Amino acid sequence: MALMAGLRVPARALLRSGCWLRGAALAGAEAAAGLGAGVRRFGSQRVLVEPDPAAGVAVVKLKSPPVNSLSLELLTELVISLEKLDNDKTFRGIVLTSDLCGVFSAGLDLTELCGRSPAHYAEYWRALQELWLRLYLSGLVSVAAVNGASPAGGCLLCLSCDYRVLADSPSCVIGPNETRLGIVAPFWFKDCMVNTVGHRAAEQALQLGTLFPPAEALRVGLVDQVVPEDQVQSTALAAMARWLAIPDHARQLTKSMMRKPTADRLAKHREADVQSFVSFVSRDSIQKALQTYLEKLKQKG
Ligand SMILES: CCCCC/C=C/CCC/C=C/CC(=O)SCCNC(=O)CCNC(=O)[C@H](O)C(C)(C)COP(=O)(O)OP(=O)(O)OC[C@H]1O[C@@H](n2cnc3c(N)ncnc32)[C@H](O)[C@@H]1OP(=O)(O)O
Repeated sequence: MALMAGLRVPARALLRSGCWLRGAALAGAEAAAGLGAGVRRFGSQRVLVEPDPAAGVAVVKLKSPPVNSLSLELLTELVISLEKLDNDKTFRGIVLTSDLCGVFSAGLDLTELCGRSPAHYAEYWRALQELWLRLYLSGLVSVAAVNGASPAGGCLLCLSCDYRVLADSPSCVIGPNETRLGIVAPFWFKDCMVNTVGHRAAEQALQLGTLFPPAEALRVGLVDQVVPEDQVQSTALAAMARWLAIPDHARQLTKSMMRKPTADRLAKHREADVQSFVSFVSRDSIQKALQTYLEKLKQKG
């Protein structure tokens, strides 16, 4: 750990901030990359939005160190950014990626699931449902540029997009590892897995809590392309161009036809799903399992 201005800052987070410095250096090259003069980045503390109005595309970057775990704040900020982009006719597509080195998203923020009140668990779960429904059903083309590890809830974020490009690095594992923590993925995560990789592969991955390395993720169909780390974003943008070549109305109606039945299963039973989560996560055995897992993670660091 390093001490900075009285704050305990993990050394790994400082290392990762090297990415932000590189990002700042790259800012000067934004014009060359398509961000022309007068085009402003926007977003919030944890979600950076880099718009390219000429292309109709915005790159949405998660930047909640150390690991982009889905805290209530990050969920809320992401929903707000997506809502804004969905309602702005300038944009037809988003690329979802991470501003951190080596991690796309560590999934649900486990500190939100441990030692909190039932009211907090309920608020948290509603925010997660909201994000999933918004991203899964968005009229925008969504491409995930997965430039780091993406377990559990991180994998769910990727599966909610239309297309996934994964970095070819051993640390870039992706998959539903919930059972390894002693917890259970919600049915809508299961449905997303089934819709993407088929029933048999989803059943195995969900029961075994498999984290797939890139080549395996590609083989099973969890991601659509695996490319060298430094080509993830450019490949995502090239894929985006192919998707944007299709007229929006036809693509959107088709997307809705494919996805609405899955989304409706949750939309029609949201409150029951919240109560099911609250009672599950409040169990002593689940609290103990989550605490133990979190402690192991911290010791590893
Ligand atoms: C029957 C009814 C069912 C009803 C529904 C019930 C459902 C229950 C909920 C089910 C859904 C769960 C979905 C989830 O997403 S659970 C979360 C799963 N995530 C993980 O297992 C990832 C854990 N993290 C890692 O594997 C690694 O951190 C990493 C992402 C690969 C990055 O590795 P590295 O770069 O080496 O970083 P560190 O491991 O050293 O971590 C740095 C720092 O961050 C803390 N941390 C990591 N992950 C999380 C997290 N998910 N939440 C909170 N905090 C996290 C870690 O503890 C370190 O902290 P310190 O710096 O303080 O040591």
